[in-house]
Amino acid sequence: MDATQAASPHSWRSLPAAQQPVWPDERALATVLDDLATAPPLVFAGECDQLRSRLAAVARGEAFLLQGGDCAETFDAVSADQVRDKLKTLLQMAAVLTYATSLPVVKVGRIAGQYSKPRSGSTEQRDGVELPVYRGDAVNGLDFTPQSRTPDPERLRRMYHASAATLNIVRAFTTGGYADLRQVHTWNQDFVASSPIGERYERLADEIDRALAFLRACGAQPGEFGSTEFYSSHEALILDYEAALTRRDSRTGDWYDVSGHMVWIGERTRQLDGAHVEFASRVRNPVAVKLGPSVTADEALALIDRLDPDREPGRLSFITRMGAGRIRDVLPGLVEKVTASGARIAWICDPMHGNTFTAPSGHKTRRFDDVLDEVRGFFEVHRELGTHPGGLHVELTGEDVTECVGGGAEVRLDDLAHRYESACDPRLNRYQSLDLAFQAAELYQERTVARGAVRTAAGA
Ligand SMILES: O=C[C@H](O)[C@H](O)COP(=O)(O)O
Ligand SMILES: C=C(OP(=O)(O)O)C(=O)O
Repeated sequence: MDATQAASPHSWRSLPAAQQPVWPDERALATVLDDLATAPPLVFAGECDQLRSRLAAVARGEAFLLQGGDCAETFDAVSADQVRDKLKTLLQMAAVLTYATSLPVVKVGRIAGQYSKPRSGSTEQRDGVELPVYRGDAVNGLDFTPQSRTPDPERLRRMYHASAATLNIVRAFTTGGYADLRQVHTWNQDFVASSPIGERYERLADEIDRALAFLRACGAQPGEFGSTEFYSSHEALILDYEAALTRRDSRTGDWYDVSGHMVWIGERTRQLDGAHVEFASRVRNPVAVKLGPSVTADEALALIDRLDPDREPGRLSFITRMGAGRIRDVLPGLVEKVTASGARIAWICDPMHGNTFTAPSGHKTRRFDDVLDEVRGFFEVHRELGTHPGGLHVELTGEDVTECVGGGAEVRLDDLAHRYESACDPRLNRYQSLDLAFQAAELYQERTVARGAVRTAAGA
């Protein structure tokens, strides 16, 4: 590695990079990457800084993160309706969480870039035929044919354009009036409205309306509720793409990955001596690392040294995805040691990825009860340790899909085939997402009551 490369976002190139596609045509790849390297940024460095400061509030216990969206975005699904429905779900969940926690909720989508997937195996077999596994629309197609499954670098160009179009829609919705808190009822005007969870939401929206009327009567300006901050995030998996979209900030000379506001490193690519950690260490975006049940406290501390050497709150978040059965065993030691080290990390719970199983019908699914139990375990651990349960990271959609079982409007194992549309892992549907938000809000309130009780006892 020469000196220029070492100081640049290309230093990862000399290290082993897990989960990278095998592109059949290197020259075609180089042409696409050259084009992307001169393409306009999708997000701006200043926006990434703003998100870092919001996440610093999460790390300090002064805000809550809600991060959610598809497991795998697809090019065909880029439409205003589909983006609006996902946003609507996140806005409703955020309203529930804000009202219950009395904390600002930082809203981050798994959106506008979540087009690549790490996989357990590199091939898939069907009826004796073996083909490369689907790695997300950024790499190959879902159809089980040799042509579709062959990695095609032109897809990286499509990823960039699909991300740009999605961000454009997101920006229009979040600043153009749709995310105005006074629309809190409008977000509920569709299939969820008549469900028990929709009715529960409606009652909360009435309370929010009354609170807003009160604030207006006190002189608050309507404009203060008119738009919302919303940020994009995705797994920084395909490093050729991420590096091509990395730019030096003219203000500071620092490197930013301008493909999304926040990027994360997955459970399968977080090797300390690997390319993904090296890449993330070179960019100034807020970054996160997924931590599964096999992680050790020493690994977590080493990740902090690599990715947050200055111990800057908001720079690094840990997204734990332990599984409902493991979280109460694994998380306490991790949080204790990290806290004792003095690092201010935002702790986020991903209750999806540790709770996947295959249904008799062959569908990958998750039980809502397991998802909820992992969230409950997350809150319990943080309550016992006196640390802040910083937020939730959820795979969800605004559609009425049947991919996870249980929750809000009961989906049974037999129902999975009705509307199973995920290109990869199962997502919570709208009812299940809202149900989760209400239950997480209750868990947060229990924690606040418990802390209040401790304070009262101490003061007595
Ligand atoms: O979304 C996450 C991963 O890509 C996924 O869980 C891996 O799934 P696989 O085990 O089907 O490859
Ligand atoms: C693959 C993912 O998660 P993990 O790395 O935790 O398995 C994901 O969030 O899409």
